[in-house]
Amino acid sequence: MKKVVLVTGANSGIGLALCAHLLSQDAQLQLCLACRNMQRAEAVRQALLVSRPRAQVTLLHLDVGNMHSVLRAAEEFKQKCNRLDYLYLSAGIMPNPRVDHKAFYKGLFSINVVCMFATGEGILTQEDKVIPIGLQEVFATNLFGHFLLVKELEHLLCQMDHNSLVIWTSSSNAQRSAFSLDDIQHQKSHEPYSSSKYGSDLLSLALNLICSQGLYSSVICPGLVMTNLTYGILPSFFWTLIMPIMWLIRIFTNTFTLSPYNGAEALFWLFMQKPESLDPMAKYHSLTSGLGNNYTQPHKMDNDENMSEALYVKLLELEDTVRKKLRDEDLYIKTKN
Ligand SMILES: NC(=O)C1=CN([C@@H]2O[C@H](COP(=O)(O)OP(=O)(O)OC[C@H]3O[C@@H](n4cnc5c(N)ncnc54)[C@H](OP(=O)(O)O)[C@@H]3O)[C@@H](O)[C@H]2O)C=CC1
Ligand SMILES: CC(C)CCC[C@@H](C)[C@H]1CC[C@H]2C3=C(CC[C@]12C)[C@@]1(C)CCC(=O)[C@@H](C)[C@@H]1CC3
Repeated sequence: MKKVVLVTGANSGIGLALCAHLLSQDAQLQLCLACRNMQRAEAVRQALLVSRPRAQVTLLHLDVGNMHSVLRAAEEFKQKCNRLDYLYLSAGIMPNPRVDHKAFYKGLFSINVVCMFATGEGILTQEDKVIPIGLQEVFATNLFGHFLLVKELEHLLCQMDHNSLVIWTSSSNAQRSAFSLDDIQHQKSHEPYSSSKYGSDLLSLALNLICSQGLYSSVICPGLVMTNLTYGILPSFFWTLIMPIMWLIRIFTNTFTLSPYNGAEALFWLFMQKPESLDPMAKYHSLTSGLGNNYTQPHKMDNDENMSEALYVKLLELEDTVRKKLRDEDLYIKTKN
């Protein structure tokens, strides 16, 4: 049976590297690239087909930060495919990132220096905004849109005859201290990225606990990778300039995977595993040794079942509110026409 794989954020960075890797491994694969920019998506599809001309690569228009688009994309996917084996949730944003230079230099001379380079903890903040539906943009894109997509595709994911796996691209920047159940959208502070990624860790655990038979969920961390996301933190020429320093740092922290191919290691590793053999409490890290060898290692996540179930309940409540808003908007448009 051909495996069906859906990848969000497939047109660049880690998502794209994963797609290329998957196709090189399994030519029989049915791969669906879910992207918000169809021109970029088509260019990527053509590029992937150059090395695998007979591969089955389709496109799906999905803006994961727009809930109308999520519902439409899920509907379109269900019409096209009657099976889904792997759902890779790789789309993500970190808008207006700011490096706290004072904290960075302080961290350089502290005993936590390796941890600082591995997680970026305490030195990175972002400026978030509210999108038209009334949600915080980072929360909507990195967490809620994906949650809604999983809910919409639940019937395809929960099948009796085979297991399927949802894979969240989280981060080692996901900190419990940045997340609050009373402020799941992170309206009140300046680490929405960390909060949304911690939320995805919790949600993955909740899916394993709550969802029906056949559906499994896992979380990965790609390490620090040079992509459009990191070029938003510091310009690409600066990263290129300090590349030798980063290769040096890699000797002390194997989390500097640096290339999208290396960063996608854990995503690809999960594709090779049986979903039922995975640990729901583990985050699977892509790691690269000082000599440049890639491997995947599980690390216990800093979360608990009660908190993850509480987040799941809050997300279900928010889902109701959002669906009602979407229906009202549809009704308004219909009556206006
Ligand atoms: N780079 C790193 O060091 C790390 C990255 N990550 C995570 O890895 C994932 C991939 O990021 P990375 O490859 O680094 O960065 P990129 O910016 O290269 O990739 C992000 C992808 O997400 C897509 N995307 C963003 N917003 C939306 C949206 N609203 N709807 C649909 N697609 C969207 C982008 O599409 P478009 O091209 O249209 O913008 C792009 O394809 C993210 O979740 C990120 O948080 C985690 C840890 C470290
Ligand atoms: C000489 C140095 C390499 C200068 C760079 C300092 C910082 C800008 C980086 C040090 C650790 C980095 C890091 C991230 C961003 C850039 C740094 C803070 C992330 C937070 C990027 C996104 C993620 O999801 C994390 C896994 C990264 C962790 C490390």
